[in-house]
Amino acid sequence: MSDNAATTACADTAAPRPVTHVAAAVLLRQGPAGTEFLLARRPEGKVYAGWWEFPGGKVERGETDAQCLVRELQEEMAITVTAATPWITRRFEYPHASVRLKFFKVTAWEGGAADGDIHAVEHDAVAWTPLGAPAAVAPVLPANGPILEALGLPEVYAVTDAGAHGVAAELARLDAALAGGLRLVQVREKGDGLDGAARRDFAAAVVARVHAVGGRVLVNDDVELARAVGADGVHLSSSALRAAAVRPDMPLVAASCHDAAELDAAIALGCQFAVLGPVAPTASHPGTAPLGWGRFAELVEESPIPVYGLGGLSAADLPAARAANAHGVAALRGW
Ligand SMILES: Nc1nc2c([nH]c(=O)n2[C@@H]2O[C@H](COP(=O)(O)OP(=O)(O)OP(=O)(O)O)[C@@H](O)[C@H]2O)c(=O)[nH]1
Repeated sequence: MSDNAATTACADTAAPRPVTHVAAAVLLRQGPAGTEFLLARRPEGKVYAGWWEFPGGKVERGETDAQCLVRELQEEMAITVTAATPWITRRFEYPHASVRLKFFKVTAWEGGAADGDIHAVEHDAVAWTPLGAPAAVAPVLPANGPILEALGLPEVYAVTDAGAHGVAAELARLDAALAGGLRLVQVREKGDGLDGAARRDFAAAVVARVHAVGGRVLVNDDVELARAVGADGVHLSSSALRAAAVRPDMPLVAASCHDAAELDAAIALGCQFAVLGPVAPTASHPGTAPLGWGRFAELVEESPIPVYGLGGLSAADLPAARAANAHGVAALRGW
C-alpha cells in the first residue's frame, strides 16, 4: 500500500484514465483437506472495507511486480516470500480506479505465526479455503470472482487418445491417473480412431469415472455429445474457436490456441481457460515449430484466463510451466 504507486496511461478505454498496477498473492499452504489459499479482509476506513481480497498492493515506481509482491507481503502479513510464480493478469474498471492486477501463486515463505497460520498486520481478518471449494468467506472484491473460479482448475489437464491406445487400455490408464489425483479430462478422440457409437460410449465411461471422484470432463468440439453424456463442458479446437460466433452454452468452455490471436479469441469468447502450444516438440504435430517456455511466457503474460502449456509435456514439466505464467500442463501422452 503506497502513495507512490506506478501508473501507466490507459490507451484502450473510451475515457482514458491512469492504470494502477497491483501485485496480489495467492498464498498456498498444505492443510488437512489438501491445498488451501488465503483471503484477507479489508479493514474499516478503506474503500471496500469488509470485502475480502488477496494480500498485495500497488506497484511503486521502479519496482517490478515480483518485487512489489515481496514488499507488500512483508508489510501486510509480516512474511518473507521465498517461492512465487507469476499467474494470471486481470484488468478491471472500478469507479475509483482502473487496475491491472498481476496475481502470483506463493508456495513458500518465512515468518508468520508459530502455528503455521499468518497473522495480518493491515487486514482485520484472514481465512483459508481449500482449493476447488467455494470461498469460505464473502464478499470478495468485484474483480476477484474469475480468480476464485480459476483457482478451482487443477494443474494437470489430461487429453484422451483411446483411438490410439484402445478403449480398455485408455480407461485403465484413466483409472490409475484418477487414483493419483487427476481431476480434469478432455475426451478428444478425433480422426478415425473411434466411430460415433464407440466415441459416445467411451465419453460416457470417462464421465462416469471422473465424476465419481469429483472431477470434470470436457468433450472436444462436440457440444451435442458433451450434453448427451453429461460432460461439464466443451473444448474447442483452434479451428472451432476461429469459427465460433458465440460461446457454447455449457458450464465449462476451453479452447486450443497456437498464437496471440487465438488466445485473444478464446478470451473474447468467454472461455474459462485455454491451452497453448506446442511448447515442446511433439509426435502428434511433427511439422510444427515449438514455442518454448520463453515465447509461451510472453504470450501468456497478460492473459486474464488460466493457460495450460501443451505439446510434449507431462507433470514433470510443472515447475517450468509455473515459472512461465502457465496455470499447468495439458498432455495427450504424458499423464
Ligand atoms: N491487494 C489486492 N487488491 C485488489 C484485489 N482485487 C482488486 O480488485 N484489488 C484492487 O487493487 C487495488 C489494490 O491497491 P491497494 O491495496 O494498495 O490499495 P488500497 O485500496 O488498499 O488503498 P491505499 O493503499 O491507497 O490505502 C485496489 O483498488 C483494490 O480494490 C486483490 O485481490 N488484492
